[in-house]
Amino acid sequence: MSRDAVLSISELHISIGRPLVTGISLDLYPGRVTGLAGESGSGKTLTSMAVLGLLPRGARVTGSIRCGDTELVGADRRTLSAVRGRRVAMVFQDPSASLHPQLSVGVQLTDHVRRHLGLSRRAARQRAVELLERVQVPEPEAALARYPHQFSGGQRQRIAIAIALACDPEVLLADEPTTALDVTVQAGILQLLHQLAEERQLAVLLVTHDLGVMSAIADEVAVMRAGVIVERAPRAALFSAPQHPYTRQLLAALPGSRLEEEPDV
Ligand SMILES: Nc1ncnc2c1ncn2[C@@H]1O[C@H](COP(=O)(O)OP(=O)(O)OP(=O)(O)O)[C@@H](O)[C@H]1O
Repeated sequence: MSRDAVLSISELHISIGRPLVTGISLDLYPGRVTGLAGESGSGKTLTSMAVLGLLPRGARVTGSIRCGDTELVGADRRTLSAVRGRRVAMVFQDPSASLHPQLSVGVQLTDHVRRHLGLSRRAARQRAVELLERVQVPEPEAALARYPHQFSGGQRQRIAIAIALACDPEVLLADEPTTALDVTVQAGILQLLHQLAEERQLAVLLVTHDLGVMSAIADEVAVMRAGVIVERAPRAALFSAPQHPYTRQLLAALPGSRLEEEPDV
């Protein structure tokens, strides 16, 4: 495990009938956003699901995923559930997937905190208000009594982020966190993730097919294709001097890209 990495993926192989992820290594660091980019089907989601031990039945996994001293590949259910939600949290593309439609926001936020941290009802409620304030949900006290459908998509994603942060995780896996949102609200959510990484020294893995999203906040970007990481570089280097033809192709597909005109990408 590299020094200072809070989560270290090493030589990860995943197969479900056939090899789907082949030999991925990736380290996540406190306070940094690491991007995992690549087109649909390249294995990004399987990689993040492997971290949480949430791969489909029948998946074969080898290699190592270490969170501190804890090995997650092959870990038993008890070990995984102690890590999941507590040390490693996740936000998904569709916030509705992480929010229960029939429970108030307050119940969802306080349940989580009470279960994992053993806080009293009152302390949990106080923490829930602070979290909603931090993710900039307006009128947090009143928001606790409301239900997910009473919020806009962007606000729902903010609430899902608040729930993810409730137990002060070390790692946040964000899988296409803005893909389902209007362009106008995407930037605000990305900005929030970036600020949270910095101020909480959170290690963020940002999974997205959209290099435009990546360019907004990732400190380092790994580009994945057909189960393999083909290139990794600090954000500025990747965007200004992409080395791999596939990275150049992805960049060329961005709207307004100067690479669009280049003939051989
Ligand atoms: N349960 C499964 N059984 C068999 N193959 C699967 C399963 N889940 C995913 N795959 C395959 O694994 C490959 C990688 O999928 P994955 O979801 O990780 O890609 P991705 O890069 O995250 O793409 P997307 O952005 O579309 O989710 C794809 O070829 C997909 O068809």
